[in-house]
Amino acid sequence: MTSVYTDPRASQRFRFVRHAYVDGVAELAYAFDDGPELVERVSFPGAPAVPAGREMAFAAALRLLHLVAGVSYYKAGIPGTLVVEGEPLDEDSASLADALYLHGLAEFAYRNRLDLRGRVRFPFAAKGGGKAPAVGLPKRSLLPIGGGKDSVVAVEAVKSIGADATAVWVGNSPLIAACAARTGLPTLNIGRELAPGLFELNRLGAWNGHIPVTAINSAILTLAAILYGYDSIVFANERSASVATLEYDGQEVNHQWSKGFGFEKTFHDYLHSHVAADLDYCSLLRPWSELAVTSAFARLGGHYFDVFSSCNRNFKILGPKPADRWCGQCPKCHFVFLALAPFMAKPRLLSIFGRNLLDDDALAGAFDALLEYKDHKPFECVGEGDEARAALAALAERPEWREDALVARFRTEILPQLDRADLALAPWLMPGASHLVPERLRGALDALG
Ligand SMILES: CC(=O)N[C@H]1[C@@H](OP(=O)(O)OP(=O)(O)OC[C@H]2O[C@@H](n3ccc(=O)[nH]c3=O)[C@H](O)[C@@H]2O)O[C@H](CO)[C@@H](O)[C@@H]1O[C@H](C)C(=O)N[C@@H](C)C(=O)N[C@@H](CCC(=O)O)C(=O)O
Ligand SMILES: Nc1ncnc2c1ncn2[C@@H]1O[C@H](COP(=O)(O)OP(=O)(O)OP(=O)(O)O)[C@@H](O)[C@H]1O
Repeated sequence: MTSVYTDPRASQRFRFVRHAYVDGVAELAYAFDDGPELVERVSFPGAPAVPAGREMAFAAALRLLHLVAGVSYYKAGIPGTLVVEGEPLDEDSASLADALYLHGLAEFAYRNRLDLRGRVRFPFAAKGGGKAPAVGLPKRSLLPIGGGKDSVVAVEAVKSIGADATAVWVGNSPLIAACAARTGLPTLNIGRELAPGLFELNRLGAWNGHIPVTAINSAILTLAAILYGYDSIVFANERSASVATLEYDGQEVNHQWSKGFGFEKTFHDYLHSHVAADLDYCSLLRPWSELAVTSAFARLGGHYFDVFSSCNRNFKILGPKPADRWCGQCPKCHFVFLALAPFMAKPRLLSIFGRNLLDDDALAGAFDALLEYKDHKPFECVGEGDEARAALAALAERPEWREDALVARFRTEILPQLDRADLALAPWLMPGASHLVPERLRGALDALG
């Protein structure tokens, strides 16, 4: 093994070297060729020991996390050969990883003009199938908190049925911590430290770009569920997250791929077959569009208005964060402003954002992209173009909004080109059919209707 990092783009192999859990810390080690190890650490507060009877489930979950979290490092070099050291993978594990690395890195590949098809192939030595045993997990839920509107809506729905739940988050964001505290639920904060070597590789010119972070958080929370004892991990990923950002060369590119229903179903089934039959993984908001979620947030989220933010610039590990909770310049700020506007009193919305983003001519191009007008949807966590159009069409009818610069522009320039029958708001507020919410939590789904 050498001790000096070199440009990973010249490497031949990406190795999953080892994983371990010691004193409450999961250590995940990777390497390119025979280069220095890249070690990511995930810390579980209270350093819990693995409970008796859950050892196999824990080992399977740790192995899963090692596979999933490797995506941050693999992307730095994308060599043609993947090597999983130690016990070989079975077909199901290889297939989950193939899908994650191909689709979860689709935006990364598209923006770097790379093609990962045929390149990502995890080796396996055994057939898949089977069913993991139940391990007696207590009937309580982990509710991940992201600092924004979605998790707030899910939390309030679960609280409304009095289910036993803990607000959990990964990483050290003070903004998320403030939101979690505001839920009034017990809280759990899991530490995550990327391998410092990744930043060194970035300085050496590594490939860089977007990764499927929800998959990584999901695998971390799987370990937490086994360690602390929870029978369900309940995300707040809406229906709109399953819709691709764009299509390119016959391939869908979805910025939010690991928030989509395809990933949810694959991960849910994998937990039941390989980790624990009594561990559920779902998204409570899956039946709902972004507009249905913003409408619910306007209704249920009042006591979070002064702490929440959906602006992802707050969540950077490196570099400066915005001076205010809402930078007002990114697609996420623009979309959330637009999606809340039909459901919230205008002065209230302006006080949250500090200004009126729909009255700023300079943002015309940014809002056009949200509408998928002259451009594709931005690479961000934003809703469908059609729902953005429905929201603006609703504002175009409201006296308090219709003269604002971008609403007026929509009325005169864009609206005449659209079919008004496609612009109704009401259909966006109806639930879709697909979800994996377990029986015990179904009442929370009803609370959102
Ligand atoms: C906060 C954010 O949006 N970051 C994205 C940004 O990264 P940037 O370089 O500006 O700053 P850092 O986040 O500090 O990242 C530093 C480097 O580390 C890499 N990295 C980070 C986390 C990780 O888990 N693995 C990593 O390899 C990162 O690539 C940087 O080199 O731009 C990056 C490139 O496009 C994005 O990858 C960063 O996104 C973060 C991983 C992140 O947490 N983003 C979420 C806010 C996010 O985008 N969520 C999506 C969900 C997508 C999904 O499928 O899960 C969403 O809400 O739609
Ligand atoms: N640091 C984190 N730790 C744990 N879960 C997270 C973290 N960041 C996001 N999540 C979860 O991932 C899912 C998607 O995140 P997303 O950013 O869409 O949600 P949000 O922050 O609640 O809402 P918004 O869309 O307004 O940003 C949510 O269930 C959220 O709770």
